[in-house]
Amino acid sequence: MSVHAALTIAGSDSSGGAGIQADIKTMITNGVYAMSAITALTAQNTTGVRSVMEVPPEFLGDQLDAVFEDIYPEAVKIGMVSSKELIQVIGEKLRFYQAKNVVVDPVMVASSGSSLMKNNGAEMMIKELFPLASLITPNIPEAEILSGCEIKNKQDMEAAAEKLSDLGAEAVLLKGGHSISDADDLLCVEGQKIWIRGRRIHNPNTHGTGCTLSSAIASNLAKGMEMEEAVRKAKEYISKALEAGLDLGKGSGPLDHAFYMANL
Ligand SMILES: Nc1ncnc2c1ncn2[C@@H]1O[C@H](COP(=O)(O)OP(=O)(O)O)[C@@H](O)[C@H]1O
Ligand SMILES: Cc1ncc(COP(=O)(O)O)c(N)n1
Repeated sequence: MSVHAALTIAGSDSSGGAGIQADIKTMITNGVYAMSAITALTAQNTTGVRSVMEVPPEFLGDQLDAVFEDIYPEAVKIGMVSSKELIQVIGEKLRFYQAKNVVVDPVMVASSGSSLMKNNGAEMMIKELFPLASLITPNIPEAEILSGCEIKNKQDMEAAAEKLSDLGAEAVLLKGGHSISDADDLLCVEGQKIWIRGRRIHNPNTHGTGCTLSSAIASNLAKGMEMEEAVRKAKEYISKALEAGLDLGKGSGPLDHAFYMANL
């Protein structure tokens, strides 16, 4: 039986809704073998982040060596990376191992409002990681910081995505979850702008939506899909996980990754 393997490089979320935990759940339910390199431990739940403990950069490097030397991942998802030093190690290792299908989710601030990236992290991410990326997946606030454009409507999303396309990644997915209308995402790939439509689902429990979407895309790339199909299938996955309506915790709760089992 052929098995496709994917790696997530991200932070741990003790409440299991975002970060490494969301990524592994998503990869398993999307049919790939999941591996992880942890950048930081966070003590967080659905109401917010209490504290963050970064791993030393050398230890992140060791985790990456251990994975790449043994089970070569067919796709890599990068999530929370809070410091310049950690970003630098990831850049070095991914270049050394010639990692492919790299999906960078430029996580900056948790949906609860806490910062997950230190000063100048964004600049370092652009310099070190975007040129290695097959896809970057900023949400609207992240796209505003990275492009310097204010985003108020779809036209602004198109203008910002164009600027982001010049930052070195092969493709850009500007996510529309933070827009006030529908939840349409904009994919820029091979010079084309493709709207990936999504009805807004009235579910306040959106903790980990970005982590889940980027991991589902990485899983689909690991299985050999082209970028547009990988993104469309991942969008279907996130929509179903939101529609399932799981309601856990006192704040913005996690998604249901077991929705598909309801019909077994
Ligand atoms: N209420 C919602 N209804 C439908 N889709 C949503 C909703 N909120 C987010 N999404 C989708 O979830 C994915 C993650 O988007 P977003 O919330 O913008 O990212 P992040 O979690 O990084 O802030 C996108 O595909 C977005 O369109
Ligand atoms: C460890 C970790 N990584 C990423 C996020 C962002 O997820 P969200 O934007 O849904 O809060 C998070 N809260 N925690």
